[in-house]
Amino acid sequence: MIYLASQSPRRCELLAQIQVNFQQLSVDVDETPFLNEAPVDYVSRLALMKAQVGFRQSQAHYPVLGADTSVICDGVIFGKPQDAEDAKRMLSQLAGKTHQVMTGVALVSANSEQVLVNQNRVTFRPLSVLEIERYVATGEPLDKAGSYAVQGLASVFITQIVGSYSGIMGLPLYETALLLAQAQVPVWTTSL
Ligand SMILES: Cc1cn([C@H]2C[C@H](O)[C@@H](COP(=O)(O)OP(=O)(O)OP(=O)(O)O)O2)c(=O)[nH]c1=O
Repeated sequence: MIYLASQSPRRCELLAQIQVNFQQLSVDVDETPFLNEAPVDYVSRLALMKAQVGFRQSQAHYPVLGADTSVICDGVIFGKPQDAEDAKRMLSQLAGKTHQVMTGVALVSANSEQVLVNQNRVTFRPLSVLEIERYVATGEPLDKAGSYAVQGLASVFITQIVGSYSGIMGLPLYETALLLAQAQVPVWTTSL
């Protein structure tokens, strides 16, 4: 059994997909990037912080998993949009270009703290102003890093992915399984 320090329904769905026995834990951390913080450092710091705060909160009974996803476009970190206007601005930046998606995943237990970063490249076809407006009006972008969901309506905008679908969606399952194996937490492959 582990705790997942996350409010994200996508992370729950992905962790359940590999048959991990877990309970959700609610943690609150300041997600403001440091000045000039490199994206890889930012997502690993946030993932670790979520897991550490969760571990303290849970009174150290079980290992705690935390994750953080950011979209990086032209060197700028895009988190979740502030509002619909912010989502439109991000989507018009992503249109017709390739950007990066990074997810940090961390596991904290009594005797160890491990973090891995999963990195991907995603290419969007060009988008019209109307498409961006219609997409934002669906509400899908509002709680997603970079203002889109690979697993949702935005799938029709994506021409190419280089990397891991689960990592883009918010929890890279290859890296997660590695961390869980190190901590002797069972996933579906453990009994093979
Ligand atoms: C790029 C992308 C992100 N996302 C989501 C995953 C995350 O929920 C969210 C990124 O924001 P995060 O700040 O990483 O996570 P969160 O605030 O939703 O959840 P928590 O901190 O409680 O774990 O964006 C998708 O669902 N699909 C995508 O294609």
